Amino acid sequence: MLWLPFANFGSMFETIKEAAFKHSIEAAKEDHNHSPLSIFEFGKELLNGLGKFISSSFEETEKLNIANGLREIFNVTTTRIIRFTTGFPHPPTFPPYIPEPTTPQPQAIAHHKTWPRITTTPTVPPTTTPSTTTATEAPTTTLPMTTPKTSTFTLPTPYPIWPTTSRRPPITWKQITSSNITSTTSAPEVVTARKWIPWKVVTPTPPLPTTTTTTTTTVRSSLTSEASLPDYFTTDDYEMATSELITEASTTVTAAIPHIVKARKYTRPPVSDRVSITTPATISQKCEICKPGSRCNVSLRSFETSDPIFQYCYSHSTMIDESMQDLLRDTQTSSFPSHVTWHQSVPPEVLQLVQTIMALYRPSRCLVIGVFTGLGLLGVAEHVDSRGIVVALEHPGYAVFWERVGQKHAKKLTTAQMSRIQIRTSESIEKSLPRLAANEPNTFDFVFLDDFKRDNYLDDYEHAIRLLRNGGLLVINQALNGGGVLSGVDNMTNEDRVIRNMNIRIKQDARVRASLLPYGGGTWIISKKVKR
Ligand SMILES: C[S@@+](CC[C@H](N)C(=O)[O-])C[C@H]1O[C@@H](n2cnc3c(N)ncnc32)[C@H](O)[C@@H]1O
Repeated sequence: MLWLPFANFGSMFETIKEAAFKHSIEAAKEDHNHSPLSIFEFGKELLNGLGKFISSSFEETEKLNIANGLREIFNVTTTRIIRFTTGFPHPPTFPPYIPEPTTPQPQAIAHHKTWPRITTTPTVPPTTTPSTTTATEAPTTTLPMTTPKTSTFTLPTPYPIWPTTSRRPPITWKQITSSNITSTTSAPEVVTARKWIPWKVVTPTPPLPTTTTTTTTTVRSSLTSEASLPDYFTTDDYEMATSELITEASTTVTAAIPHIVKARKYTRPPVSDRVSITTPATISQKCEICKPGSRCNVSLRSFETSDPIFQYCYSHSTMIDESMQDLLRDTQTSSFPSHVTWHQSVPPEVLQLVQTIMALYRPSRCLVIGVFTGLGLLGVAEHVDSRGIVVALEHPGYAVFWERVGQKHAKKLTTAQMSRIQIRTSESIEKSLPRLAANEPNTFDFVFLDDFKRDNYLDDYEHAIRLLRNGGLLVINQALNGGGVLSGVDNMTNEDRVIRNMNIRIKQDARVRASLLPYGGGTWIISKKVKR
């Protein structure tokens, strides 16, 4: 028997060889008259020769390239290590999010009046035994990130994801920004840099007189000019139109109807009133949560709200499944560079909403814009149709969070689910998104827009709409930007401004039906109209 050096091509060759020659060897043993140059011998020589040739003709690097090529063909998920040229200047000091011990789960209450025979025993709340977890630094051989050596902290079991506290969880703002914080070896002390403003009950004020002024007419005419802009226009065009609209509308404060006090027959308010209500100038005077002259700042997401209505709604919604909870926990307890926080992750209630919607119509072709540690991506991949795909776009410099945190959770998906994911991280979203929109318009059933809110976020919206097929669905996360979009123009951050402009654009966009839900950080549910 002739064994030539196939070993460097792994057990695959061995298996093929064995399968191919077993029969011939057995046959040759039995038949002594069998010619040594039988068809089996010939095949054996041929394959051995081929193996020898491959072994000797390729350099190690070429073999690696072939292996990489094969991996690309069979599994497009990138495993490329991103090397930072500058590195992150500060050691990540962000401590893990440690929610307070869980409050009892909602309990069913017996309905004695209507059904006297049914008695329900209240559910015993699960006991929470604190367990100690040790988070050790992830391997950082290829990254110049410095991470805390080892931090030990206590996680309640089960670890609560939904809000279970009556006050805001410890968000240690000072620790994020301060450069002299060193890593902790015990449960981090809560440093409250900002005074927590409790949620205020907004008492509706009586409606202001609805006088139609000359200025109102001006607003309407500026709106008409905005609406007559071409179907797709640049951010600059839109910003110009919007700023014109704001300047003019801000003078119509007295013409607004700020609140509807009593329920009455719904009639759509005239355009001028609707514009007045949404202008920052009006809202900054009416907002009762924010201090005049400062940026509006409200926290609605499950892990930060103290509002009982929001807590009630979130805690009565279906929880994301165990594997998604694991990934969220991992994200919360991972070390990030100082300019990144786990709060960038999609909140669980929004992911849960996305999954509920996806379960209704099983989209086939999905697009996730902005990956971070991959919570949204893997949540979508779990619910995409069995014949579908999920394309995900991420900036190359930020792919590291997926590689370090998300990728190991992706292994919990089935092979079929994994094979549906295509992550594109070779270029920035500013480049990859327009390219995709130009190449594959009207082809996606579902788009989840959740990337960094840059100056050109309005463009991202336009590209997302272009990519959607008629009747497709777009979900946009964090559309209130922590309440910033309600601030007066002077107190807005750049991010507030771009998101507010996008919100106005969506409201005016005749191609879509859209609902902005005060859920999570503000969630747009947008359906692209079917052309008739
Ligand atoms: C809100 S996070 C995305 C969260 C993600 N969808 C999830 O499911 O957890 C925003 C994303 O925008 C990405 N991003 C893209 N371009 C960026 C840029 N120029 N600066 C910062 N972040 C950027 C970040 O990497 C981050 O993943």
